[in-house]
Amino acid sequence: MTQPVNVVTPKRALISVSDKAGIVDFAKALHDRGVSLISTGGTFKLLQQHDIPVTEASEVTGFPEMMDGRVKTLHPLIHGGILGRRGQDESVMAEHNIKPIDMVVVNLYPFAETIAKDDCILADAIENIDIGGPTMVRSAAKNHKDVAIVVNSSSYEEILSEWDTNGGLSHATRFNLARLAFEHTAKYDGMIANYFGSVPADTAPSKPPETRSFPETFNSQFLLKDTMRYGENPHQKAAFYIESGELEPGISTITTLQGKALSFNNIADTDAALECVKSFEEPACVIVKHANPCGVATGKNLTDAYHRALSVDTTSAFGGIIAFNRELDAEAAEAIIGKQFVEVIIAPSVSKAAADVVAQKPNVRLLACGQWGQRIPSLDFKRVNGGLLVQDRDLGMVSESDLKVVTKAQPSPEQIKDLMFAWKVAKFVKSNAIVYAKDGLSTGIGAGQMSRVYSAIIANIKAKDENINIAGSAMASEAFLPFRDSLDQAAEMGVSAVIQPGGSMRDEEVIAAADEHGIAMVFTGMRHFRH
Ligand SMILES: NC(=O)c1ncn([C@@H]2O[C@H](COP(=O)(O)O)[C@@H](O)[C@H]2O)c1NC=O
Repeated sequence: MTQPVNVVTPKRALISVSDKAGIVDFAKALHDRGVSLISTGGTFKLLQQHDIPVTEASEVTGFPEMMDGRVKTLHPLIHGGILGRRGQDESVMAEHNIKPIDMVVVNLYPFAETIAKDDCILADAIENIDIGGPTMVRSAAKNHKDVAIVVNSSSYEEILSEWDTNGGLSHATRFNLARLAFEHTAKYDGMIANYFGSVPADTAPSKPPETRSFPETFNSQFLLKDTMRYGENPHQKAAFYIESGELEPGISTITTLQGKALSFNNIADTDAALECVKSFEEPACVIVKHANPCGVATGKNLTDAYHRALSVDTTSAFGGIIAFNRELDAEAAEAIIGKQFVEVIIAPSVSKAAADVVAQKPNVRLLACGQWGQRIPSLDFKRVNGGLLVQDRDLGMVSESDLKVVTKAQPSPEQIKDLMFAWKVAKFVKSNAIVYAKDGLSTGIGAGQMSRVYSAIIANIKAKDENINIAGSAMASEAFLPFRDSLDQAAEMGVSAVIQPGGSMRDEEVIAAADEHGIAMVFTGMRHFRH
């Protein structure tokens, strides 16, 4: 085993933390390892209460903490101790009686939590901008050659374990801690900049900002999850980054249980399949190819849902991505493995027996993402050349009570069910989207055409090619029908009910066409373009 290089054994540590979870045990562990401790007001008191020997920062600096904590550690006797270059600055340190500090344990004022409160006034936001903390974090991270910086309580255990193995912390560990520290301050400053860039300049300090807009500059942090062999095409390099903070179970939370590494396109397609399957309460299966669902079904159980989803487009399902909204069981796994070539299978969880079945095909990527609950609102990004489009994630969904019947024919309860199913699928089909559905099954999908009528024509062709009788199906159009042509196409296939947002200049003409064909049509008032 190779010995770690440049091990530093800290002798003097400064501890100043807002989030005090785990700090007493960590400080005690440092003390037990011979480290003398310095600390600021609240942290100092807590350590003293637990009989841990500690010196207050004000005793080191000769200045009291002042201005309600705005100035505590901003002093050369602190920063000189952190930043002094060992082997170079000793004489100047001795001249000014600066003693080295070789470990800094700091976490910052809770700015994010503060501004997340609806009633947060500007003055509170401002007081929660930590100044001394990030300054120490940056000083220590800059001098990681000789100083260890700890910004996260989740590092405490690992640090102590390495200390006990190596007698201190290696250069590699200090470097990684410094990286974490710079990421931490970058995220922190990004949040502050976003906040200042999003509140009106004339906000009274004693009031919550009246409005919050998109910030003047957009700062966001994403963490590297994986690198891929290539991007959308083999000549493009690619990596997968995930948001920092709380993540909704989905593509960003996957655990790979088996199979080849995920490609760029696998990740995009798996996300599309998973987000679609999340729309259903009943056992459901979504099969995706090239970011579009090619078969969607609910069923008595996952096996039934899978067989039904596959039945509507066996051709496109070849090499597809299959997503479920329940724990994958052995029966469903068996049904897939014996039946088709599949790239990815994903479910909230996978039973041991199902994993054993999929193991027969070691190349199949088997993923579990965790059980989702409430959708978490977040932002959606789209890169354009030289820019970034930012919008709210499309979490809009209509319920039956939102539907407005606009035709003479009224939809039956069964038709309403079919309409709602078709609408849920259409939301995840690239625009222009036309979806036919009956009895919890997508009976025809036309995706991504430049004119809506062609999506309808393609849905018809697909259904015919698969010998599916569309008669009695519902049809969804994710955006309004601009002309009667798509409706006429649907009528030709025997569609009996239509769901669409409404709002076209020619709504009257389209409604008249529906009445002519005896079709029941409902408006949702909500559109789901997906580009
Ligand atoms: N002003 C300073 O010199 C200063 N030095 C450290 N802090 C912060 O004070 C907090 C800890 O305070 P206390 O130990 O009093 O609970 C930490 O989040 C630390 O980042 C400071 N506070 C804010 O800027």
